Amino acid sequence: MNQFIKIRRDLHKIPELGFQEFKTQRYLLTYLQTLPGGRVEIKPWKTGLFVRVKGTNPAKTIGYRADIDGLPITEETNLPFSSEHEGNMHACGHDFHMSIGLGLLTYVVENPIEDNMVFIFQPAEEGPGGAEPMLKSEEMLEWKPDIILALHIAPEYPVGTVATKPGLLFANTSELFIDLKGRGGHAAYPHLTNDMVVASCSLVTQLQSIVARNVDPLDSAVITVGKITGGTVQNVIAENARIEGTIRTLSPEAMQKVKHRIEAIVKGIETGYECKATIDYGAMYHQVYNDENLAKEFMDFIQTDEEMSLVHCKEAMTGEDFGYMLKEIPGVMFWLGVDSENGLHHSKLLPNEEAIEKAISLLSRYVTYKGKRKN
Ligand SMILES: CC(=O)N[C@@H](CCC[C@H](N)C(=O)O)C(=O)O
Repeated sequence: MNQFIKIRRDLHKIPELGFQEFKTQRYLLTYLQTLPGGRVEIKPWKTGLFVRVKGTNPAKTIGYRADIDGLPITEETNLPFSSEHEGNMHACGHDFHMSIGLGLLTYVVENPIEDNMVFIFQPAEEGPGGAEPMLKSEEMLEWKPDIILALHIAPEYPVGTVATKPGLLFANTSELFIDLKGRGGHAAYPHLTNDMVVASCSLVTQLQSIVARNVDPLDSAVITVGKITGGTVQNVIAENARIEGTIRTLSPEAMQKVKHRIEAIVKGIETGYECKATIDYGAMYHQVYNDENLAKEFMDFIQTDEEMSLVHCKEAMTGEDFGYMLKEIPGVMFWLGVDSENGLHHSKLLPNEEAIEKAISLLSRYVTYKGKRKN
């Protein structure tokens, strides 16, 4: 079996949530220690890592970022290397992102390129966000790349394809948590209570009108409520309810508008249901905006490549805190086809592992080309 497929499987067994990636960090460090020293330097950062591989004649530094956290999803793939961490799963492909990163890193150690490379193994992409604090860290200031690359697996594209575009690729995001507090009581005496189960259901329904009626139809937005909790038992009227969700927009202006409307609707719920509501926007991610020139150059490179095909894709409502890095460092993010019937964040996600070798090989060719002096 290919060494990096084995690494992916090892990492797949140990998914850890944001800023708890202790075993993952240890695994990465153990692997890095097997590489010949001399040109490899490591700086741990919280549960992540910065790794620099010195070039032979560096004029710049090329960055590669891999996110390393898993999701709170119970795996249902029945794979022999399924998650050993009950309730957590690498259901967003970060095991692929890491193994491809280690493959590329190994390549540049064994086949030195002229420029330096910095590998960023970043915690907490799924939340609360590791990219922004990592970007502001001393380690990053010291080793800041001049350009940066990252990929995300794409279940909907076949193996051997890369999809990207210049400019806007992923949405602005904001988490959304709303707590409702009313007066609970006996199920048989609703007139003496303010039922937060009823209030939360009404709130979720009213939120749907924002995208339908307040966002410019030529712009785009998503409000998804992924979780509702409330009440204690079947015959008690609920005193508390909580909804948890996420907002996605293609423009910062639409994000402002959506939040403004959420606040107005929540005020209406407070009045209508005689309750108290608090809104918490949690983590917010800046949109992923590919550098126009670098993206065009990368796309041209793939078009002349014999092993990979290029798809010119549209923007997606996915979020990625890599957007913060791209705000400060010109770079490109792209989708890597992995051909899985079940999509990202699904408990039966089954990405095709052949994509790992293909991505390592593509990125190795690209950084060799990019890291060479042009005379
Ligand atoms: C690539 C991907 O799936 N990213 C996540 C990022 C989530 C950010 C945050 N926790 C939120 O839900 O807003 C995504 O769900 O798009």
